[in-house]
Amino acid sequence: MGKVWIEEISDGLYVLRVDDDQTKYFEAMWDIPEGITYNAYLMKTGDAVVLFDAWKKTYEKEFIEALSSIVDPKEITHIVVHHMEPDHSGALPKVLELNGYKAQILGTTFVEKLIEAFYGIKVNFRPVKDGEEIKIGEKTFRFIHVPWLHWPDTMITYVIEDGIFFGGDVCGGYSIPPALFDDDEEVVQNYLPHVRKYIINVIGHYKKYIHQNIEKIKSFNLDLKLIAPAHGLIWRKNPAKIIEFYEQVGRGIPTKGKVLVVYSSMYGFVEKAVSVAVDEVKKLGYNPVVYKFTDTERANISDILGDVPDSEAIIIGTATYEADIFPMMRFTLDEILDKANYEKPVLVLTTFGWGGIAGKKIESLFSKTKFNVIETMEIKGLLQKGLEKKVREGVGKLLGIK
Ligand SMILES: Cc1cc2nc3c(=O)[nH]c(=O)nc-3n(C[C@H](O)[C@H](O)[C@H](O)COP(=O)(O)O)c2cc1C
Repeated sequence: MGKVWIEEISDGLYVLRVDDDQTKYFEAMWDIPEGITYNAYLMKTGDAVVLFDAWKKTYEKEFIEALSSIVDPKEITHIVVHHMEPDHSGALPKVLELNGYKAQILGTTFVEKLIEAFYGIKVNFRPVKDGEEIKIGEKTFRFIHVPWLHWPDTMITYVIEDGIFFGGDVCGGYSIPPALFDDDEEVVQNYLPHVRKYIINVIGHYKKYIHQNIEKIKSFNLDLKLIAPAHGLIWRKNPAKIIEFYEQVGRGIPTKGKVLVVYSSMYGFVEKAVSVAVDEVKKLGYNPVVYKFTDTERANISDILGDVPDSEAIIIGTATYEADIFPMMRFTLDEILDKANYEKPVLVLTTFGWGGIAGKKIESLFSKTKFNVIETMEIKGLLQKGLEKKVREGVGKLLGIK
């Protein structure tokens, strides 16, 4: 089991973080060899003891131990539930049992229904309105609803006196950072790609709400001193950075020169065409990031999705397979188009044996999205020498170079 962190991060405010290095597929879907953390927080203020979220049920025992090292669960007066996904709420029923169900639960109206649906318990529930301010202990808590970041239930909490922003999933990311805070620039730089991957994997389907909700949060002109999300790093050195990063990913701001290349190749025919394209990408001074599905390698689709938002352009390569797109690529494209749908140029290279279908199918899929297919090539079998020039020209067009 991964490490448990318990630390008083400011007067009366504690973080309880567990490093989950056991989950292989987050939400039973996303490959996360980098792991993930679950962060809960506890605040003692005046007569109140406020718990913000919990951990996944897998770590229920460890959560109760960590919590009990700071406070007797009976003494918890309030529990703020930002989001009911079980990676944060799984340990809540046990906390409530030990608490005697006395604590007041604060959340959006969805939360009460979801607690009953998921855990079969009735709680002392206090719904909070969007923008509502409630005095608890010596602090004023403002609750801001941010629906679809990541579920309809989702909200954040802002502590007015301290400038603390408890984000739940908002401002979170995958991986197990070697520190609690964003103090070290190297730690931050290593962490941010995992945030991008997390955003697209987990909330990409609701991408339009990222911009909408960030604008909403900004409209409150919050004086942010600390951003405390439910996954990953806590931001105290530069809290604005993670908000800005979320915005950039939502808008698909490119990293200069990055070209994403994703292809499948059963016997090397697609690979031949793609290798010419990659060579041209390099010649033109761009940096290809290549993922492949072959008989010796299977790309991690979760990683591919994470590399879409900041790519300048995308090259897709695949064969026609049983009158369709090669299955692994079909699934990958479905996920890209659903979760990482951006205005980006695309070059499609397909090969076939007796009747090219994949190219037309890909064009039809992309036609319903924001992506802009610059050119589709259907190549019969192996790319012949004479066609190399056409592939190179296609790359030139893709990158806007004549
Ligand atoms: C299992 C399988 C199914 C195929 N289905 C089709 C097909 O429906 N239509 C077609 O024109 N070619 C089909 N082909 C031929 C491939 O599309 C063609 O050989 C292509 O160049 C393979 O590229 P790759 O080896 O790089 O994946 C199929 C090949 C395989 C192995």
